[in-house]
Amino acid sequence: MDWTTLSRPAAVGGSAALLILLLAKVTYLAFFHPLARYPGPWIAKFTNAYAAYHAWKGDIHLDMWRCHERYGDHVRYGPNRLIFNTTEALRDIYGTGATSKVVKASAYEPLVHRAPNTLTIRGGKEHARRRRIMAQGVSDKAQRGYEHRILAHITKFCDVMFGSQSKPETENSPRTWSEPADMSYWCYYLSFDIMADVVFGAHYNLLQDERFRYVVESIDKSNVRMSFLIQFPQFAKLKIDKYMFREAITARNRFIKFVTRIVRERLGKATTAGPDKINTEDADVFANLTAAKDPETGGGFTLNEIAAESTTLIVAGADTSSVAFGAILFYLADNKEAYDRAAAEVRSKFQSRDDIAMGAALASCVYLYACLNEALRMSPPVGLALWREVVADNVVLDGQAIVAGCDVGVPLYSIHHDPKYYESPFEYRPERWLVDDGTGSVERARSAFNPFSLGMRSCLGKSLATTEMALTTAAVLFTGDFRFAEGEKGLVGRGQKDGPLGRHRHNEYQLFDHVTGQKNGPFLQFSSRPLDHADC
Ligand code: HEM
Repeated sequence: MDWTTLSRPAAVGGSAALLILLLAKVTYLAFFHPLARYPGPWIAKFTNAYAAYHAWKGDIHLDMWRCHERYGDHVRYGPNRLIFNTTEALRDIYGTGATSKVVKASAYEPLVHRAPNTLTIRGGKEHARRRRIMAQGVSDKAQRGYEHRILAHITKFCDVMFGSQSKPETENSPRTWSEPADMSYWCYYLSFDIMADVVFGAHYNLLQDERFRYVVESIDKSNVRMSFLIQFPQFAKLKIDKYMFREAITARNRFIKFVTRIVRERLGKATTAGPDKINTEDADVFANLTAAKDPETGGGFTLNEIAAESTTLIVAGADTSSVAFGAILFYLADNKEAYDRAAAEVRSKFQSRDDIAMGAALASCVYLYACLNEALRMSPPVGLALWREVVADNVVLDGQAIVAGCDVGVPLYSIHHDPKYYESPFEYRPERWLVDDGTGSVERARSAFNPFSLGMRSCLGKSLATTEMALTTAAVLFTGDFRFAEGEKGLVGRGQKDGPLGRHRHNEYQLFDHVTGQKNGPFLQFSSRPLDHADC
């Protein structure tokens, strides 16, 4: 339409009509919308831009926590969105029984590349079919076949971290420490190397070779845009994000090119494992998935499905695990008592580093596992609300009747820091997982703990990730000691006393939530133990 040809009265009339429509919408959202009775940030009643802004800034997990602190357990966090902060809501939204009435929100669409996969598919039979097959690729049995791959990368990690500069004290010379290393990168290189090997049998060796290190930065950069679009799906439909997030789009394209290459290379090797090869030492996840059959229908994945699902595993598994490693090391370095106890436990259970493997000795390191849990509670790699859409009318969630079309979720970071479930929630206390205070505190803590989410859409890699974390932490503590770097570098990753609310805690490992958490530091130095103890 050529607006210049409009008469003045028509233009005024048109503008007035638009204004009235806008006012009507604003009035509806503020006073008559089914979520109007819930408190929350004023601007969030009218637009998802509020959430998108915090996603872009990387503090959406903190903002959701601040909102629960200020407004209570039920907070309106968007025109159609409600966040909850109770274990009842966790059960009702994510628990297995809820899945027919509450499915993954359409907000996940920006994550879809070509076709939905197990992570992004909304729900229903197709999701259940994929999950049944995928589960065989990451089962406990399959993991035993991957263990030697995982251990090889952990050994390399220890070799690089402890290096030649770090030496134990001798009669003639004092103990020496390695140069400060930024663990936000090194943990990422380790977790990526593990995932590429476990899933595709590929060796990119980020730990020792710089060539492919751009890949992990590409994932992080791309996630900034993704997190914005997940919070503001309407924006995605306008397709103007390409002007706002040029760098993120370039990063995503680079990553896609890289994984296309991995898949092509993997397809070039023997692709079908054959029933006799499933879960053997040679098998990677890719091979196991080619042989896996859905126990209900007898069908398997097509090659295209295997390629797409394997790629998802790398993305879902590498950055989350790297954040977890970073957090575990940060909190151990920051808490001497816990450090000493975890180190003593590991050093008493194994004779040499080569003995560290999955099995009874590792499982008996209960304090070590408590340290892992506590790090995941304090700084969960996924900290925001994982949106689920209500698809039937008046579904009751935590006592609230919610109409169809609303998105709901429980922010992980908020519930992990709620004093209803955790006494002194901002203190790192591994003991809270082991010693009951006489009021059921351990059970309460477990009931709200969900770093891997819950139910049918919970993390498929939970067991694999836990194994990786336990093996890595045990190997590092066995090999030697680590500490924060001295000076300014030693402060990287911490909150700052004069920072905004939520960023002000000196003893908290700060994450920047963009789909998954991103991190800086900690900068650590490593020093080996005497050779007769550490088999390094
Ligand atoms: C510490 C490490 C990890 C954490 C904290 C973590 C956390 C999560 C969370 C919170 C979800 C739910 C996401 C949502 O609802 O949108 C999830 C899903 C998923 N994760 Fe993980 N994850 C980790 C490691 C891994 C690893 C190593 C793998 C692969 C081997 C993996 C594969 C998946 C898959 C496939 C899903 C989708 C499951 C479904 O929708 O049915 N994750 N993860």
